[in-house]
Amino acid sequence: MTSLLKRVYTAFHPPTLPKSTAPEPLKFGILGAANIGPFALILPAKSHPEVVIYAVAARSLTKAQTYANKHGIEKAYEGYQAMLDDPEVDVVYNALPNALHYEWTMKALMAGKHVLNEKPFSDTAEEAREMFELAEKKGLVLLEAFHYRFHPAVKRAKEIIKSGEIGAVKEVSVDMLLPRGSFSEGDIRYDFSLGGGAFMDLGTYAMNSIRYFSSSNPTSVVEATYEAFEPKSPPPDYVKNVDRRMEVKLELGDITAIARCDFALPNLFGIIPRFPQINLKVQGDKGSLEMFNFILPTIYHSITVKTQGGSKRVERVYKAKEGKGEDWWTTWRFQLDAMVDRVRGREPDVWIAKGDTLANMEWIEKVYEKSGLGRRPRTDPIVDVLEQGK
Ligand SMILES: NC(=O)C1=CN([C@@H]2O[C@H](COP(=O)(O)OP(=O)(O)OC[C@H]3O[C@@H](n4cnc5c(N)ncnc54)[C@H](OP(=O)(O)O)[C@@H]3O)[C@@H](O)[C@H]2O)C=CC1
Ligand SMILES: O=C1OC[C@@H](O)[C@H](O)[C@H]1O
Repeated sequence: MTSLLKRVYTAFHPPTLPKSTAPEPLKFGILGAANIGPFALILPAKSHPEVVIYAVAARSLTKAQTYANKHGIEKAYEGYQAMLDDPEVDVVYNALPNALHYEWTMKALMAGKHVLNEKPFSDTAEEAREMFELAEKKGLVLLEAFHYRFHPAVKRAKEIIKSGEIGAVKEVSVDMLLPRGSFSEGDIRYDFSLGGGAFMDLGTYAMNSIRYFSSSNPTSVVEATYEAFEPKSPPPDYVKNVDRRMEVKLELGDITAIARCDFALPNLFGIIPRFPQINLKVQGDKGSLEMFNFILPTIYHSITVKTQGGSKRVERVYKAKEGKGEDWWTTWRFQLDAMVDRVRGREPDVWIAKGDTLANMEWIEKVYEKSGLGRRPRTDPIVDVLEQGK
């Protein structure tokens, strides 16, 4: 219990390490005074000697300035392009709503910045491909912020599966269920024009983890059923095109996968609030592996391995036996380490490759098609940007 408290406390109050002088730290700029910024980048940067959070841009200067003051950020910009025009910024963290990932990552790459781009990578697979094409042309690093993949516990779970201990993978199921009240009606996640939807937001993890732990890509979407989000007092012209809940059945060759995503689990018996349920189960022909809380394992997690013979063991991995990291490093801290290594030309231990991101977006699109909600609309190609990038 004491180690848990200490780990969680330090994760969210990390030590501030002195910054390196040679090489000079990389200067990061954040697009959007985003809620996720402190967790995904600002706190992790404190303990990274090679990172300074130098700038933030928001639609309003007051908002950018308030955020900058609160987090000790040197520069605050009004408008996103203004920050991209600052030659001091080396790396951009795109923490804008999903539908703005394409436009602003393209513009950041055009400005010569490396980009850490939030998940889901874009609204469509086509946009994702264009983003990587531009990054490659420009020789810049582009990473989808699938932070959970960088944690040693997730790596360990995959290692157990790959060792053959539970046999050949037959079934994978993922629950990404959040209690009612997790998000307000005005949240970006409920806004179609901003790329909202449970499968866009939570489903992106479900799709990624199913593909990762099964080491396979889907071959078909068998079922995709959803419940639409509806505001309490919808305007007369309200279109129900955002999924509040989505349940999906996939085939990955002879593997079956189920993904359940919900932004607002109803109270039990109408009165008892629910806990978040973030679980993964992999069933093999010789046993099973269950991972509780694979998304934020630093706080607490468990990997339960059961074999046909009746044996059962539980593993918890907060720190890798080899490699970098402390038990209090969050998934985002590990991710930041990999991003910096890549920008510096060092080979990170874990990386989310272009093909991984593209396959994820392709299958998210197919899920939406199957559900009847249809593919999410893409942003018009940024033709000027593409032409200049050639
Ligand atoms: N990796 C992770 O663990 C997590 C990732 N995410 C991802 O990060 C991204 C941001 O999520 P989150 O921080 O929760 O989002 P926020 O609700 O904080 O929104 C992010 C920013 O979007 C900007 N924005 C631009 N246009 C609009 C608009 N029309 N309406 C509303 N906001 C707008 C706002 O910028 P401005 O400051 O300019 O007003 C705001 O600061 C999403 O892609 C999400 O999926 C979210 C949570 C966890
Ligand atoms: O980690 C997360 O958990 C909650 C989600 O809504 C968020 O966008 C996601 O990244």
